[in-house]
Amino acid sequence: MSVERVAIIGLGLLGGSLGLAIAERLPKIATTGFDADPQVRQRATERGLVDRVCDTPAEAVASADLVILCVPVGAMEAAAREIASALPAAAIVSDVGSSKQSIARALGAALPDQAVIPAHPVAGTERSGPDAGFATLFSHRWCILTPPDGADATAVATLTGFWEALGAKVEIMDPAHHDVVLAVTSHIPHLIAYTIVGTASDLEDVTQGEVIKYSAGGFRDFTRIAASDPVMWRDVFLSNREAVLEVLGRFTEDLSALQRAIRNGDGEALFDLFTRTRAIRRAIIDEGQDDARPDFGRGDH
Ligand SMILES: NC(=O)C1=CN([C@@H]2O[C@H](COP(=O)(O)OP(=O)(O)OC[C@H]3O[C@@H](n4cnc5c(N)ncnc54)[C@H](O)[C@@H]3O)[C@@H](O)[C@H]2O)C=CC1
Ligand SMILES: O=C(O)C(=O)Cc1ccc(O)cc1
Repeated sequence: MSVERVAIIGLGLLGGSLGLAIAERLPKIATTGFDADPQVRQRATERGLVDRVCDTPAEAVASADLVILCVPVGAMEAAAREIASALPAAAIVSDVGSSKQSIARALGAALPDQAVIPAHPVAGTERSGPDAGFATLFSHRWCILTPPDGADATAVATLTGFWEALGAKVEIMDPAHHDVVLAVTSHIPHLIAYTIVGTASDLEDVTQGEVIKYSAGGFRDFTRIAASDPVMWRDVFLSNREAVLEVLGRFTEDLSALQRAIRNGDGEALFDLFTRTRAIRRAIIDEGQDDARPDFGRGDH
């Protein structure tokens, strides 16, 4: 099945980037969009994030053959209910949410008769909103599809082809497995960044402003991640609670072991861990998964 009309619900970083990427790489596709925030609709119109910004969600999806929900995880179900009665029967509904099990449940309940194929492009930045989007966000990035059991194979193939045409690499994954993997690689790292930046800020009384003044590269990298959108990340942690708590338990144990090594002066344990983690970084770079953008990670884009 070929995609001719895509509707994007939510025109922030992900929705805006999707609209721009389609315009650049799949210019024959007509795009419509809706955002619940009128100011976002205004900016989306000014930036040309989609071909037509609509005043209602129903209008945006009325003739779409693919609808992609790009709203915070906690708003997915409401967004799905808002389009339910206007969706063409043959339209595929997908999303870009950062956790997958809770979204699968929510979309399945809101759209029981629709082909729903949840997805997660593992591509983003700490920025949000309609001014943050850019056309190359998904280039050479993974997009993980988590089709439910018995999902329509044609719909999965169509969505796979769509994301590949935008430059992404597609992987099919079980939703529960996705949530554990992303808890390890994305959700807990964000939690750690939020924690260390919060702790450093709480310690400002003791350090008298020196945290900010002397913030070196490592701390700056954490502040970039900790600047990520509060609504989005609140929803990620609430929706992926089980996997996050499971991985956090393991992380806390490993942190305690490090604490013990430092207290005991066990340099060998510290050296062994740091050697192992350095090799992991090298492996990621060799696989070409680090970001090629020169300013990435410096918090100034
Ligand atoms: N920010 C990132 O780096 C990444 C985010 N994601 C996921 O993408 C989704 C969107 O995130 P961002 O684009 O970063 O957020 P964003 O905050 O930039 O954009 C979300 C937009 O959704 C709109 N919205 C909220 N409820 C709505 C509703 N019921 N109907 C219509 N519009 C509604 C908001 O007004 C906002 O403009 C989230 O589910 C997030 O987990 C996935 C990969 C990366
Ligand atoms: O900016 C960063 O470092 C990110 O980690 C971006 C990101 C955030 C959330 C996702 O679900 C996927 C990617």
